[in-house]
Amino acid sequence: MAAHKIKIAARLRPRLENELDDGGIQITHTPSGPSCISVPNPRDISQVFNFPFTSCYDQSSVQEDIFEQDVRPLIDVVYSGVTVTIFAYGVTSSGKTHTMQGTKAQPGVIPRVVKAMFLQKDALERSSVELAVSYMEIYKDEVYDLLVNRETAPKLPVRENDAGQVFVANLTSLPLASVEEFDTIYSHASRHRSVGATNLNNASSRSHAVLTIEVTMTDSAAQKTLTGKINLVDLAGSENNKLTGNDPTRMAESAAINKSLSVLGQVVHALNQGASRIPYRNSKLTRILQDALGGSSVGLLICNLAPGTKFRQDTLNTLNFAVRTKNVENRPVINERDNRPQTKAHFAAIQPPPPKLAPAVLQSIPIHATSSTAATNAAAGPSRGPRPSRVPRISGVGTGLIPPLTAAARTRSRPSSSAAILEKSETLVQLTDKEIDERIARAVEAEVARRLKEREDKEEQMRLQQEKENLALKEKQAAEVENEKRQLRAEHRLPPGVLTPLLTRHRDLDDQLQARLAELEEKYERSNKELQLADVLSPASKKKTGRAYVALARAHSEKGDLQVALDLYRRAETYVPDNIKLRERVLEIEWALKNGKDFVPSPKKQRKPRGQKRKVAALALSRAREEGPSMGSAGQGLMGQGSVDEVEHGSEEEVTSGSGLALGHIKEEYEGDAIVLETLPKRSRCEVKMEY
Ligand SMILES: Nc1ncnc2c1ncn2[C@@H]1O[C@H](COP(=O)(O)OP(=O)(O)OP(=O)(O)O)[C@@H](O)[C@H]1O
Repeated sequence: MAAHKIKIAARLRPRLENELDDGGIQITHTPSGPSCISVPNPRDISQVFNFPFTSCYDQSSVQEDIFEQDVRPLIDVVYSGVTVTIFAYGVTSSGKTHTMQGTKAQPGVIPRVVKAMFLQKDALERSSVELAVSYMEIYKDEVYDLLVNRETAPKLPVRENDAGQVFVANLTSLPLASVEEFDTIYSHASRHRSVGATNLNNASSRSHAVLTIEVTMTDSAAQKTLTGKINLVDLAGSENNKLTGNDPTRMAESAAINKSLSVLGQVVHALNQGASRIPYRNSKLTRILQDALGGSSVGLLICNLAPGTKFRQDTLNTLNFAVRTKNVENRPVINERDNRPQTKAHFAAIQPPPPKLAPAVLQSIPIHATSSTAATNAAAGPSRGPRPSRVPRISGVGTGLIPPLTAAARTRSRPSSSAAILEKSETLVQLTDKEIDERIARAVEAEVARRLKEREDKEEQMRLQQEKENLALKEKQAAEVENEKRQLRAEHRLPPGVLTPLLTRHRDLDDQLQARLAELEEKYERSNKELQLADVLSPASKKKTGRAYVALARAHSEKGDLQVALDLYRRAETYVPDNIKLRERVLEIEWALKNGKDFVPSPKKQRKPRGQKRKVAALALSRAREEGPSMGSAGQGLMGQGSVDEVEHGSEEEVTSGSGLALGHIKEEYEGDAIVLETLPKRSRCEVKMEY
């Protein structure tokens, strides 16, 4: 929230007649920087205190200077709906009243402000602009209305509304139609102000006077009302009773003045310290000026200085107060009121509009627009926070000596739209209670519906926004992942051509593997087939079958047909898998085939004489028969020994035991040749010694 420090302007009045001025107070101006007031220490004139301020007016300055430089810019602020407070501070007879009120020849801030306010009003094209004035004094810590008969004027209470705004109850507020009208009112009211003669000032103010010009701007189209105010405060001067020579009455006044000014100093000090409690309530003056000191108004403090040597210490006190005050920050707000039909308070959904910050016009006025810190603002306490836009209208109740403006005069001052508002209110008066209730209910319903719709729209917007953000996030993440992948690929990419030999080799290996696999499959199928066949044969038949294959294989190998021989040897292996010699033969032929070498089979062993063999076999067989079923394996072994002849390739012959018994037939065709082997009718062990 934008904060504005109170602006300080220091004005040194000219030397008065019979006044001793040593010329010790000096004001220097620098073109680019701030002006500076130099004041010698009354106790040690060799010591000089310097006070830099942005606005310093020396003895030659005139009323117009201070108005044009420091006050006129604030008129725009008032018309933007902000409260402005200008107060003149200084020791008695330092020129506060002269500065604020002035004379007919040299009008001060107050008449110039009123004139400027009317000029501004005429320049505006708003539907309704109304000016009003109120004027009060704080005399011995009591508030009196200066627009009513002073003799019978009651003490007015200072109150605070729910929004924390301090106001003087029952204070008269008179509408102003023209500058002339104001002059009349003001001159009458000023006569009522408590003024008394002291040794230092023939017309010394014995009270603090607060004149307020309020401007109310109603925009009938927008149904809004802006209220700007300017408080023009002429403080009573601090007094040194030794110098003022006050009588008991003046002493009492002086005590009250000094006390209230002391509280003012305490408030400023507390604000500077960031105290949790600001002693606004310790005097009526500070309560009424609460809004100007750390509140929501824009402030200008005019420090009036007297050049006389007898005021030197008071001058220093005034300047020290100014230094402390210039650090006080206010938070101006726009006092705006919504004139649309208001909803009932119990509708929780309906919130009062937040206070608006002062407009850009505040930025343009030459006040200390410093960058206030949140910490400072927080420390300032809740009572100095922004105020709601509702501004209580100070009550106009009171019987003023000044007669109120005539109805005709008021009508003249109001534009036609104002009349339209009146007509509207009159129309409402003619409605029955039921009709009014219905209208209010409809308005409330419409308002609630509108706000609900607003909320829904807002939620929908937020949802869409969220979705959009989520989508964007996902896309971003996906893009990042893709990017990472791309980078990884780029990092691991091989130069072109590196893989070609590997792939070629791989293809060759693949071909070899395929061929080997086909071979193995074929072998497996064949072996499987052979094994199935072998399973049904008796061991003796297996041996015989094996021998038959061996014989065929041998025949082929002798012919040089190694592949066929190898195939036949393998088949023979199926029937006699444990035969090592057969295994060796297979390996030898495989090696020969693979390496393109010739295979020279080992010479066939000479067979024993046939008769002897048969004789042995017949002997063994007869012995087995004699032993019958009790014959052991040895007998069975004898029975089959030497009983299987090598089968000639392409022949079909009956395989018999040594005793001439038929052993059964197995017939298999091989490349057009057929071998027939017969199974034994009875299972018996038969050992066959095979030669290859
Ligand atoms: N700038 C000025 N030029 C000429 N005369 C001035 C100026 N300022 C003040 N004076 C005169 O000085 C005298 C005291 O001024 P004024 O009454 O304004 O003082 P004050 O601060 O209001 O005093 P008090 O606090 O007692 O009311 C008056 O006679 C006034 O005309």
